[in-house]
This record gives sequence, C-alpha cells and structure tokens, in this order.
Amino acid sequence: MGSIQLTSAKNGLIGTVDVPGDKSISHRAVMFGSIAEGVTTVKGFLPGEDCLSTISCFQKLGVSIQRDEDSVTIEGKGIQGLQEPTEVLDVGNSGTTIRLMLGILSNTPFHSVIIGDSSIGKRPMKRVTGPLRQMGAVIDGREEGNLIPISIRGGRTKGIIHESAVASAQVKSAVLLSGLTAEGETTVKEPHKSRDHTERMLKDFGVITTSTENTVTIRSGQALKATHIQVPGDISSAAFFLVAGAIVPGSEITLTKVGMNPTRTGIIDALQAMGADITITNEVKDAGEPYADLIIKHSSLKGTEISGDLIPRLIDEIPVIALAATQAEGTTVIKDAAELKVKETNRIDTVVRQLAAMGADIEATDDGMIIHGKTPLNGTEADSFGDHRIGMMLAVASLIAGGETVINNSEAAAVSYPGFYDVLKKLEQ
Ligand SMILES: O=C(O)C1=C[C@@H](OP(=O)(O)O)[C@@H](O)[C@H](O)C1
Ligand SMILES: C=C(OP(=O)(O)O)C(=O)O
Repeated sequence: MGSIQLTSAKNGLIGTVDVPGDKSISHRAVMFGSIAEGVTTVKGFLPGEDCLSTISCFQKLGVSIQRDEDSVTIEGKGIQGLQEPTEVLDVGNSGTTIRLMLGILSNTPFHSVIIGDSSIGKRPMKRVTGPLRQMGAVIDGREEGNLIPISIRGGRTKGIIHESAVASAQVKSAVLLSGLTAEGETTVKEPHKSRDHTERMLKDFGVITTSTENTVTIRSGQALKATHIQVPGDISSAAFFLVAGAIVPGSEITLTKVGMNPTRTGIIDALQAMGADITITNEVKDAGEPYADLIIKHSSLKGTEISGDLIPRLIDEIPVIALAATQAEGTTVIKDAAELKVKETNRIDTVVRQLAAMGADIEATDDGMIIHGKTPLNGTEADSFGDHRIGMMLAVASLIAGGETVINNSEAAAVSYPGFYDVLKKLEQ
C-alpha cells in the first residue's frame, strides 16, 4: 500500500494543465481498432492502468497493438478475426473493459474467461450478461452470471430491444456492440441519455447507429473500417482541477483541450450553477468529439441540487463535486445517483465517510448525499480504498484542510491519471 502526506496550499494554484486523454474514448479506440479491418492509429491515448488493461486483453485475443507513450497503433483483425485466448482475460480495475468486451465477445464462437481485481469482483455484470444471454450468448459466472470470473462463448445471436433499468453507457455499448453481428436490429432504451462515445466513434469507423433522445439502434452486418482517433483531454480528470481552482483562494488554472461532449459536461453546468467562474475558450465543435480550453478562477460557491438527467452527465465527478459542496454556502442535495454504489467503491459511503472525517457536514441518503456548507476541513488519515476518484478528491481536499492529510492507497490514482499528485503539487505557488 502506498501513502502520501499532503498539506494545505499556502497560496493559490496557478498554471496550465494538459489533462491526459479521455478514458472512455481511449478504451473504445483500442477495442474498435481491434475489431476493425486495417490499421488504426490513436493519438492522445490515456496510459492509465484501466486502458492498459484493455490493450492487454485485446493482445490476448490475438491483436497486435503497439504503444509509445500516448500513441497507439492497432492492427485490426475484423470482428470475426479475434482468436480464442489461451489465458484468462484480466480487466484489472476496469468496469468499462469488462462490460464492453463482453459485448464484443458475444460476436465470436470461442470461449473466454474474464477476471479482474477485488473491486471488479463486487461489481454487477448481470446488467450486461442478462441482455447478451437473451441475444443468444452462452455466459456463466458466480451468482448466475452476475460476478466474475465470467465465461462467455458467443456466436449466432439475435437482435433485441433492450430496456435498460439504468442509464449506463457500458450497458448500452455492450448491447450495441453485440448488435454488430446479431441477426436483424438491436435497440437499447435508457431512462436518461448516457455518454454517447460509442455511437460517435462507431461513425468514425464507418458504422451507423440511429438515435432518438434515449434510444439507440444498430443494424447488423456493418463492418468497421480502420481510422485515426484523436483523443481529447478527459473532463473527468479536469474536474479535480476545476474544483481545486474554485475552492483554493487566489487560484487561476487553465486546462487545455478538454473533451466537451455534451453527455459529459454536467460538471461545468453543476459548478456554474454553484457560482464557479469558468471561462470556455478555443472551442472546437466540429470534431467527432468536441473540445475546448477551460479557465477556472477561485469563486465563492453556493449550494445547488444535482439530480435527474444531469446525473449521468457527471456521475464520475460526484466525489469531487461533493467536496466543492462542503465549501459552498447553503445546502447541496445530490439525488437519483444510486449508481454510485456500484462503482470502484460504494462512492456514497466512501465520500461521506472520508469527508465527514475531515469535518464536513455531510450525510448519505439512499440515492445520493446532502451537504451543508460551508465548513472548514481538517487534515486526517484518509484512504482511497483503491478508488482512483476518491484518492484524487482527497488530494484536492488536502489543499484547503488544516494540518496534514495522509492518503492511504494513494496509488489508485494511476487507474485514470498517472502522475496526478505531482501535477497538482506543481500548481502550488
Ligand atoms: O462507458 C464508459 O466509458 C463509462 C460509463 C460510466 O459507467 P456506467 O455505464 O456504469 O454508468 C462511467 O461511470 C465510467 O467511468 C465510464
Ligand atoms: C466508474 C469508473 O470506471 P469503470 O466503470 O470503467 O471502472 C470511473 O472511472 O470512475
């Protein structure tokens, strides 16, 4: 277990950060490149542990993939060209890898076994294995195919109309990817629109999906053709600097080329509703994935409500938004976010316990949390519990906490942001 000790920022955070590549887009670039015909090149790839797990799984499926820092070259095999793996496929800590890969493996008639770490060992897979089985894939696992180790043998599948109980891009993507070869059409309906990186990137690979508000349909028999993918910066990583800049007095931070896909920009809407001073410049809107530079200045924040359609647009940013809410005047209510319970940790519990230990007035609810601000925070011995977003949120909290903050299991940050603590430290004046 690695630990770090951090103390509060003496002055503001000043500087420019080129946040690393978007995790969701990096995963998809490797997966879609692997099942495309021809050589796909990727620039701006996130070399985080989760995306490296995706590369390693597709290498075990017989795909030649070379990486040099943030550039990746993939010699695509076509959807039927993947090979039966001779070893288990280990997804590490990555929910996106296991769920999307299950969708891809439902297209091929061979046998694979998928495992992951202790966190993945608790995360529900039925939401994906259920519809894939309905389409005809042969899947087993603990708790009737809900938990790893999971085995899958795909093959001849049939399209379905799947009504997902949760707004989840991982479920939507798995079912749509299965629809690439399933007979007829495959449709996914969701209660709220989830991130649409799969639909956008499939288009870059020449595959058309049709969407209305919360419904997406794919027609079978479309082959992916290799392409070039430029990955924008990850707004979920930018979120830590947006909150750090907003809560540390005297700060001004510029974040370059941050992905601005509207299904991901809930953090900007939420922070602006709280009064944060965010400037959006150098916007590029006509790219497959839009991006822009963001400038955040120290701001006086007020409480807000975060619920409904907004939740899937900021789901991974809720830990750090909760921290911002401890520094906002008044009450912040986060609801409709029960999905937080099935992330790398139960993020309602971990956020509430860790921030309460630092002195926040915060309580857990069934589907979110209620935070009363503004309260001073004090340093304490805290823990990421192996959850990258919790480790990084605690590091931002330490900047305004009195005394020393110790973060145990701090290495978890490398799942989505290798080098995060150093980048944060360098902004201190
Ligand atoms: O599709 C994706 O890349 C992701 C979807 C979200 O999960 P859900 O699909 O479970 O909501 C998100 O939390 C995760 O970090 C990445
Ligand atoms: C939930 C997350 O990722 P995943 O589901 O891919 O593990 C995350 O990055 O916050």
